[in-house]
Amino acid sequence: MWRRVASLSSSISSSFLAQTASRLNTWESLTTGIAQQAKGVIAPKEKTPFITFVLGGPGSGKGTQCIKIVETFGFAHLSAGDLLRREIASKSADGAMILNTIKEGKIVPSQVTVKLIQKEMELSDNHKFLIDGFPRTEENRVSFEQIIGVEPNVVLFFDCPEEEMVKRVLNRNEGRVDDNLETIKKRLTVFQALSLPVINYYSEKGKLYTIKAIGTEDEIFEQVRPIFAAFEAIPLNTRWNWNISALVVVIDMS
Ligand SMILES: Nc1ncnc2c1ncn2[C@@H]1O[C@H](COP(=O)(O)OP(=O)(O)O)[C@@H](O)[C@H]1O
Ligand SMILES: O=c1ccn([C@@H]2O[C@H](COP(=O)(O)OP(=O)(O)O)[C@@H](O)[C@H]2O)c(=O)[nH]1
Ligand SMILES: [Mg+2]
Repeated sequence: MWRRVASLSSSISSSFLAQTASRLNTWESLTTGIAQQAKGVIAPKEKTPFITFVLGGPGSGKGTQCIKIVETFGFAHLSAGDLLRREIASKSADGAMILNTIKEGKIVPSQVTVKLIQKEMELSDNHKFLIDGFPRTEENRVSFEQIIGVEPNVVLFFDCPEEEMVKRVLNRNEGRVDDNLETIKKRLTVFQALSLPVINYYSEKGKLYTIKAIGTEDEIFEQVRPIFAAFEAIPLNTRWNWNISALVVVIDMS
């Protein structure tokens, strides 16, 4: 039997764009990443993950804008709704429960959604993730932080009037079980009650970027583009400058 204990203390110094640096939240995810790798929880990845949560009401244009962000900035797109619909289609053990929850416009238990997101993140070669339509509740948010062990670097909020969201959802034409007036009304109530607190939380943390989600798709993307362009503009080798001042690894073979 063997046991491995790792402890480290590190110092970090950032000399670049102070405001952007604070949003990067690199140290938090870096230290958590190292701790998790030491525990053997996740396979070592070469780069620190860069996580963007994409939030907004149903029909606010999250998925549409994610496609453009992927094309322009090379993120991996993880739509929580698509992952859940994939579970339904695969007739997995949770499929029936997920289908009922979606029909009712309610929120699937956090554990289920976070596990699906985690699996996709681990399978991906990318380190830049767009997590679309999640977290939808404070419980979702806390569960992600606990299970994945990182916080988002950026949170986008597509702010759209309800009338416009209803119009878009009813015209979406993707054969979704929740694209009907009855479910959309429930979804809007859930959004107000459970999702807005998450948006407010990230606003208070200074991580929220609010996009006015009215106009053409291209006009809206012109509000999104500068947010990511600012991060891309920071050369990789000056994004952070850290050194490990102490690293102790004890291997006990007893
Ligand atoms: N700026 C826009 N103006 C009009 N319709 C839009 C716009 N952006 C997206 N749509 C349409 O609205 C519907 C909902 O968009 P979607 O990206 O699926 O939103 P969400 O993922 O937030 O529910 C889709 O049919 C999409 O084509
Ligand atoms: O983290 C999530 C994401 C989605 N959903 C469920 O899946 C539905 C559809 O989500 P999606 O993001 O696909 O909808 P959109 O906002 O894009 O219309 C939601 O109403 C919820 O019932 C959920 O429970 N948890
Ligand atoms: Mg969507």
